[in-house]
Amino acid sequence: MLNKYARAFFTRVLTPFAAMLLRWGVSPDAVTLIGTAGSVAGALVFFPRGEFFWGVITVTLFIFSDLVDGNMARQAGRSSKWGAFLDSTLDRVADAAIFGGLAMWYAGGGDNDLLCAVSVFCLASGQVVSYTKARGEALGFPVNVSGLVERAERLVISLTAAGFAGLHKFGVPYIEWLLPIALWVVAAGSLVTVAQRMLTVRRESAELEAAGAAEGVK
Ligand SMILES: CCCCCCCC/C=C\CCCCCCCC(=O)OC[C@H](COP(=O)(O)O[C@@H]1[C@H](O)[C@H](OP(=O)(O)O)[C@@H](O)[C@H](O)[C@H]1O)OC(=O)CCCCCCC/C=C\CCCCCCCC
Ligand SMILES: Nc1ccn([C@@H]2O[C@H](COP(=O)(O)O)[C@@H](O)[C@H]2O)c(=O)n1
Ligand SMILES: [Mg+2]
Ligand SMILES: [Mg+2]
Repeated sequence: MLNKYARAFFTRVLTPFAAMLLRWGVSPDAVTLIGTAGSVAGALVFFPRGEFFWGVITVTLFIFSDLVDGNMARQAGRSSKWGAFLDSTLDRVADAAIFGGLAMWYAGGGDNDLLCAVSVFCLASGQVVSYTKARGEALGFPVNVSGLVERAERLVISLTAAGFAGLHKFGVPYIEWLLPIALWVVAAGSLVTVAQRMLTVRRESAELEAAGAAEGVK
């Protein structure tokens, strides 16, 4: 949903910035790489120590590069399959660092085995959500579904909650509970999304086979 509705807004806002980077001679690939490196560093330096506020500020600053790199490639007329591959592959790396960093906190100072497991589940199920689409498309299916919780939703829900939960360290009471709630929501939503995408590929596969069988009868 966010990908559909928020993308147009962010494209308008970020286009002048993307144009400026192109004028400075920065390449879309460099933005993809630096954005991922910054997101990974922000997540793995701050989250395992329970520094959620500064972690979210850092990750958010860098993760917006994911909306800038494609914008730059399109403005420059340099969209490429390599760029699409690099962008999607490094998305998985950044996501792993974000939910891995949260899992490390709950395995350590946060001392909560259940929430550690929920964070790991968010990490794994998010990767599976993306894999279902990539594998389905590689097999030639349209995979005509986005599902309940795409990457943008997973990140906005988790990072917003983590950012506010981080205010607990500045003395705001009870707010730390936002993060566990968000993790449960993302975990459940990702599970639903995996099911939605798998059922779509199953239906598309059956439709293709039925169409093939009908073709054979003629
Ligand atoms: C006082 C503070 C209040 C804060 C309120 C926060 C409100 C939220 C603020 C910002 C909203 C940001 C919305 C961003 C919406 C982005 C929409 C979008 O286009 O997302 C997609 C895009 C790139 O997509 P791609 O096509 O490149 O990626 C594909 C995707 O990965 C697919 O994955 P799948 O869905 O299948 O799992 C892959 O299949 C495919 O391969 C791949 O190509 O961008 C992103 O995904 C990046 C999203 C950026 C999200 C930014 C998160 C920041 C959110 C909140 C920070 C809030 C900070 C709050 C601090 C509070 C402190 C008190
Ligand atoms: N280094 C890059 C990154 C992206 N692209 C192209 O942009 C598309 C993704 O657009 P986003 O707005 O979601 O970032 C991607 O499919 C590529 O076509 C690129 O060429 N090089
Ligand atoms: Mg991108
Ligand atoms: Mg991306």
